Amino acid sequence: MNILLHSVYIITMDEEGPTSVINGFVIIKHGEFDQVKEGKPSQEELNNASEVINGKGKWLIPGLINTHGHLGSSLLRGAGDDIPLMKWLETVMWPNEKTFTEDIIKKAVSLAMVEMVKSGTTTFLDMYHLHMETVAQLAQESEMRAVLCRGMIGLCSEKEQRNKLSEAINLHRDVHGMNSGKITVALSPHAPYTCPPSFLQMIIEKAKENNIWIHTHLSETEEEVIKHKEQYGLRPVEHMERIGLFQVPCLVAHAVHLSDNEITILKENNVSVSHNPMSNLKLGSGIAPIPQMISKGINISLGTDSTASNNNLDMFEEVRFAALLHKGISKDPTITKTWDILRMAMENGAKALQLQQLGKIKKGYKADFLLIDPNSAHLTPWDKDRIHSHLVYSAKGFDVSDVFVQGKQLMRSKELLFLDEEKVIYEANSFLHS
Ligand SMILES: CSC[C@H]1O[C@@H](n2cnc3c(O)ncnc32)[C@H](O)[C@@H]1O
Ligand SMILES: [Zn+2]
Repeated sequence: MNILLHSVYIITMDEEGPTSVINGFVIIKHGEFDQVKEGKPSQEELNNASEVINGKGKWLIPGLINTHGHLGSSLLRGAGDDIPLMKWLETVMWPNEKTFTEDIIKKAVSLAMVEMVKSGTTTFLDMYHLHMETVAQLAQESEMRAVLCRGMIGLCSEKEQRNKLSEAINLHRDVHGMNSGKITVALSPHAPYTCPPSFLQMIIEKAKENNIWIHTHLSETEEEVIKHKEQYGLRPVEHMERIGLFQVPCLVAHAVHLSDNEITILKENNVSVSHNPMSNLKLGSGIAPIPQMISKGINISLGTDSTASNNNLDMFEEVRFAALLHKGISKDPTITKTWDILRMAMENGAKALQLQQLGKIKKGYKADFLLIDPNSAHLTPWDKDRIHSHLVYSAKGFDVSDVFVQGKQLMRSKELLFLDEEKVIYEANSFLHS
């Protein structure tokens, strides 16, 4: 397949400023951008294409990358508001999750996928502990790019810990690289407060042995930090460094409560952070020191967390919250930059998920991209100078009209091509009404 998509404004995200917006066309070969060109295609280029698409003046942007979520709990949207993290986990999430069957997971994951594709997410990370092989199957059918992690809670016997770790390694053995490399697998200890050091060390050893990277929740609440210091005499990030977690490539979710020394540790160990501003606000967990981490050069990506703590998976909202939040609490509108925030949902997300050649519109990069229809009052007026601003401060998931992953079209004019939106929504609703 050799796709030519013309008459678009291409927001390449290759370098800062309006010069990286091109009024032109792209040619996609073997799931990658082969040409990103200004102007109109030649007759020869048109003749060589197996499919020609008219972009009708829309914006072509890199697909959004959601670096932290729990798809399996999507049906718990709205199940428990106004509760802090630990109480929420202990009284809402864990009791409900104990009752989840494979059928419920399928409905939840399909619902999340519909919501994500419709709002422009092309890549997601899923940390969950139930039926991850089934999730891999659904990810393959959806044609989305996915990083799957069998989440591990170690508050159990050593035998059970070993079983969970075996399941996680088997998931890697069975599905890593599936669907032309669109599905990859990482290891996920849930958090330091649910995984004792001996279990974490087991996981780290396996990660090294099998060359797998690690994703975990870390330093999400003040309570977590206080209790961790009481129990181990060290703050969580300091302790994780001591036990060797950062000796393997690592992405940590939240990183809200950090000392200066811990920020330095994250930087020195090349750890990426998944910033989840909406979940952190809803659970009252606090506000991550993102400007301080950016100034140290830490790679910051964005995540939604689950619909049970967000309560939606629209990455445009996450982008806007990330852009506004730090200006507000610092009383300094210069503290974060439009460009840096937008890149968090694109190139930085790819880096956080250890995915190469992803997050820009550029020759040799994977053809994961969206078309945005700018013909809405809230995106008007626009020109090349204002597109990045509109994408951060004004755009919504609803503005996405077309979605492509690795050159394959997943949504055309708002119609999903690999997911049955109506059926998925009907079945997800039956969870409450049957
Ligand atoms: C065993 S992996 C999945 C596990 O994590 C729970 N979870 C969802 N959101 C959060 C969060 O923000 N912090 C900690 N744990 C979270 C989810 O409900 C599953 O039990
Ligand atoms: Zn989470």
